[in-house]
Amino acid sequence: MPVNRCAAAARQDGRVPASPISSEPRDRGLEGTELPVFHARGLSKTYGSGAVEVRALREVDLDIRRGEFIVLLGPSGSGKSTLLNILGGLDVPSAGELRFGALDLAHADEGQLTDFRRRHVGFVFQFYNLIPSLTVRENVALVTDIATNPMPIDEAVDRVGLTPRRDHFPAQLSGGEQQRVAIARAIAKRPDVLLCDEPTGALDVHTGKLVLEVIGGVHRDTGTTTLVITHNAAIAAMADRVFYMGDGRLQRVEVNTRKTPASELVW
Ligand SMILES: Nc1ncnc2c1ncn2[C@@H]1O[C@H](COP(=O)(O)OP(=O)(O)OP(=O)(O)O)[C@@H](O)[C@H]1O
Repeated sequence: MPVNRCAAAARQDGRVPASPISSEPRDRGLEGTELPVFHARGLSKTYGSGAVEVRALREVDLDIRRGEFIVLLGPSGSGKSTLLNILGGLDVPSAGELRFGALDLAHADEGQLTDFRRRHVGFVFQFYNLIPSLTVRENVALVTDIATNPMPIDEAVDRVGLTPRRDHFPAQLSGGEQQRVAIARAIAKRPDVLLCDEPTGALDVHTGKLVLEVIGGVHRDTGTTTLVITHNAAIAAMADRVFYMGDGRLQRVEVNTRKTPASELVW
């Protein structure tokens, strides 16, 4: 279940205390580095305490390189959304190291996390979170208005194949089209990473495939580092690497020697 758990709420969960990093420049990120996009060691997240303690992530180690397409698979409750939310700066770990390029995300304060999300991360969730009273273009403009180096709105809308529908309202669009608007909105700020939490979860097979084709096409054309959570193991064939989560752990990583385009996936 994709849930936007905000950093403020996470503060109650015994997170790593603030460090001197907060006095460093606000955004060191990836610029001028060959560092992995994400580097995590011993990444752990515990919700609650005592009898209601839930260990959602247990000592996850990972490195994700620039331009990779990663699919995250695992049973319900295995920690996929928790991991994605922490990588995206929506939540903070309770323990362990996490860096985005040179930026220490495990010790970032709320201002740094907001800045990180705004500059570097595009999110796509199962439910599209569009503003019903705004058109397709206007929904995308919400992001481009505050981004530092956005794509032209019409380019973002075109990349998801919605140019003919750009002046329509969400209620005039199908679920798949609304998800494509959400993708346009996520990529319009030219994020370094695109994080997708069950982007096809609310869609039928045919529509879900079209949405995956859009995500795969954006990845191919822009090289944006992309992580996709799914319950559909068939989607794993699209990935460079597949992360298998279980019981809060990253249990297995598989490398695909040959990637299958979304249009050729067999569901
Ligand atoms: N805010 C929270 N407070 C307490 N427990 C939480 C919270 N968020 C997640 N959890 C718990 O952490 C564990 C991992 O949840 P998470 O949502 O990351 O799993 P998931 O693999 O994404 O599951 P799904 O596939 O069902 O979305 C679960 O046991 C869940 O109940």
